[in-house]
Amino acid sequence: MLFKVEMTVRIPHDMPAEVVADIKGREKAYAQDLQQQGKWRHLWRVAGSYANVSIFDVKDNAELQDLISNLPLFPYMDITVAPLCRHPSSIREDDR
Ligand SMILES: O=C(O)C[C@H]1C=CC(=O)O1
Repeated sequence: MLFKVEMTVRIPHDMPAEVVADIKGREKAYAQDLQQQGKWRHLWRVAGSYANVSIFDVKDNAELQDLISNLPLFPYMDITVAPLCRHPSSIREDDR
């Protein structure tokens, strides 16, 4: 199942820099592992903001919830999710 996930990062301004760096380091490793697995299919920065638009390819809603809630930045992000389905005009055979 494909989902569009939009994440806006809101790190508290008073969080110590070394704590922020640690969280961001773990977030990057986690995000790159999920991309390697094919579960985080697209990851795009939204220009001019500390936000991303992502496409996840997961088994079901429960897997998406599990993956997202384990993001190290999860406590510091506003997240919206929208389910996707194949567009009838799509030429991409792997979109389903
Ligand atoms: O920077 C972000 O958009 C937040 C988050 C998503 C992937 C990642 O490495 O950090």
